[in-house]
Amino acid sequence: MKLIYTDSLVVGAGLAGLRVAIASKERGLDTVVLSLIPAKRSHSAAAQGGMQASLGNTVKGMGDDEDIHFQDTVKGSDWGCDQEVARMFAHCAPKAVRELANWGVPWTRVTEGPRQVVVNAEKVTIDEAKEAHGLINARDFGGTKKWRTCYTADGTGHSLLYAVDNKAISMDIPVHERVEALALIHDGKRCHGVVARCMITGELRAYIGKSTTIATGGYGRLYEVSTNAIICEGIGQALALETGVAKLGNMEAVQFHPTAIVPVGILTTEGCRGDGGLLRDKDGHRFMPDYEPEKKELASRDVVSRRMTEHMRKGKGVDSPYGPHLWLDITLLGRKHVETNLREVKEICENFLGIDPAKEWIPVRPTQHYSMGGIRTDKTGQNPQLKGLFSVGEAACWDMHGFNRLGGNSLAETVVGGMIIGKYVADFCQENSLEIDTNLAESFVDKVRDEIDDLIEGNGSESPFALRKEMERIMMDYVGIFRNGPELDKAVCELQALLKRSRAIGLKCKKRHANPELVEALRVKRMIKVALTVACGAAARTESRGAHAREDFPQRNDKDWLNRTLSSWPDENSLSPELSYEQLDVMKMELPPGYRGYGINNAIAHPDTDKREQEITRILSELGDDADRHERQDAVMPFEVPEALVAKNERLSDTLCNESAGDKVK
Ligand SMILES: Cc1cc2nc3c(=O)[nH]c(=O)nc-3n(C[C@H](O)[C@H](O)[C@H](O)COP(=O)(O)OP(=O)(O)OC[C@H]3O[C@@H](n4cnc5c(N)ncnc54)[C@H](O)[C@@H]3O)c2cc1C
Repeated sequence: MKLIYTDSLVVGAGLAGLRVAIASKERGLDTVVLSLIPAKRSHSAAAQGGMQASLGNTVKGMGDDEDIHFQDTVKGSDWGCDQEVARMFAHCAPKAVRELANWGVPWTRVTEGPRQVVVNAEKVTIDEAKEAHGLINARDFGGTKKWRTCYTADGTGHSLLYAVDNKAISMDIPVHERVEALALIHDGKRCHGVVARCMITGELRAYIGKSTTIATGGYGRLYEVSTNAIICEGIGQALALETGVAKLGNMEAVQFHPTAIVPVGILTTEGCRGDGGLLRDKDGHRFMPDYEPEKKELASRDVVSRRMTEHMRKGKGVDSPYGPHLWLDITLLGRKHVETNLREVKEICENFLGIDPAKEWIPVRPTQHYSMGGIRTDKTGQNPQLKGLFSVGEAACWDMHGFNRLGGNSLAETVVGGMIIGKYVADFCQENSLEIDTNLAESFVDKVRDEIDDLIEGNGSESPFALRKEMERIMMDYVGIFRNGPELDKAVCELQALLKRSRAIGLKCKKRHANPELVEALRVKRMIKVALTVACGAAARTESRGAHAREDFPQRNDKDWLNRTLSSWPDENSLSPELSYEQLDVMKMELPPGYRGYGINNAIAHPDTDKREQEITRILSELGDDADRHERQDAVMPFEVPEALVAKNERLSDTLCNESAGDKVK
């Protein structure tokens, strides 16, 4: 057995994993990163539109601060998030953007003077302040009160990942590529590392770390059509689930993005609508203002995706051989804008649709896009059940997104979460020693070896590829944008039948080294379990919250469901996860549940909401009028971040705000 020891073991070389690795290495810790692919090809590179941080440099962002970013994030989450985590995040996001600039990210910058933009289908001129010239710019995104999404044209993920990976390379952080983690090594209380398989040679290795951080991204590829890269298969979540101890959080919270191209499902960024693009139906009618008069195309994603689906169900979709779709119109932005700020969208349209989006409308439909659920962690990123197990980025349920994440808050979560959690991981490694019984590691390696032997030498006959196709169809048909009891029950039954069949997979290709069929077999067995956590969580949650929309329970029900779903896998023979719930405490919230400002206003109130609102009023009045916004915030809901990140953010808008940003819009 090959044993590799390190201090900080990180599984995943996307933005989140690399940022944690950098934080570990900065403390002088021995650090190893595992990845299925070369780091720069991680899914983070696909992110287009940008990351949110309340810098307030552009005139349309003046007056922005952490308070507004926090409120937008909580409303976006439909009050499902951990508000302290949302606070930690909003506080640190400006620091992360500036750090990235320092590492070489070529953020799009403000140019002083007048410029024409499209707002609500009209061309308006905004006048950027002289003092803002050269500072980091921001664009509008859904569900936000200010223009807050910092960007590098529409290739933000690409520039971020290149800068962060280059930083990791400069620090000599080793990334073991084409290595797949297949099991966590643990003793029921403490995580010691992973069993991983080299996808080239087939060698099994035990990686032992003081800390093990899972940063393997989301589980979008459980669905037939997804904007996600093909490696976003939920294996990280399965690693935790299969321990039988570590729990996953809110797995039923799956986001559908409004504007993926039809039929292939490649994303066109929310930046298209943020920059002024419109949604039109088969008659060319701009329908979103009919449903959402306030935010229109820029309501949060869950709301826009549902409104689009409703509209298509009314027969307003455009017929196509691939089913109905709607149109995304960015022609009004003008060719120069499309070719500079949305150039990736332009190339996607040219290469995959054969159209010129500066002249023609883009066929779009809501498509699976983001996993709000993931490995449950506490505020420091550590799993509460397995000491030493951390998770970060899309793989985790930290939980700043609740039941719907805002556009631009995910790239931000990778680097902000990575920065914060990275420090806690480093603390953990410095405070704990490496202690493991090698027999334990060996027993986990043997278990994976037995599983592979069984697949190769056993007499099973099921095809992993066929099982996967069926799983993807079930998720697509029954666990989609709109959900209902009978269909969810059907999904659970059919997935359970698939899980049984997955125990009898037989391989045609018997090779133990590079063997795609073996890789698929090892993954699909795990993916079906993860799919069951999504379907079972959705079937049990008899309310609608954020992206989880039940046709048979259309109201958000704060009275009975203001909680987080936890899933664990009881034992190897189980056919379903065990569900339990973690209550969200209204009496500790800074922003008690209310109306989001978009979507349907029909929630069943929590009995503590009024009480908490009165308490907040009392706390603030006792504090008096002299208290600044930081003191007021601290009095209502204190939160902690690592010492190095405590400092208050400074903004140009703090000094310019008195000049009235609004006066600058002509
Ligand atoms: C098309 C698209 C556009 C987007 N645009 C935006 C945007 O503009 N703004 C925004 O905020 N968000 C955006 N997002 C979301 C955002 O890009 C992702 O949520 C984020 O990049 C995820 O980063 P991550 O580091 O958590 O995981 P990833 O970047 O997915 O990295 C996962 C890593 O884990 C490794 N891995 C996986 N499984 C294993 C295993 N078993 N063993 C070893 N290694 C493993 C992979 O090799 C990879 O290195 C977009 C998403 C999509 C799909």
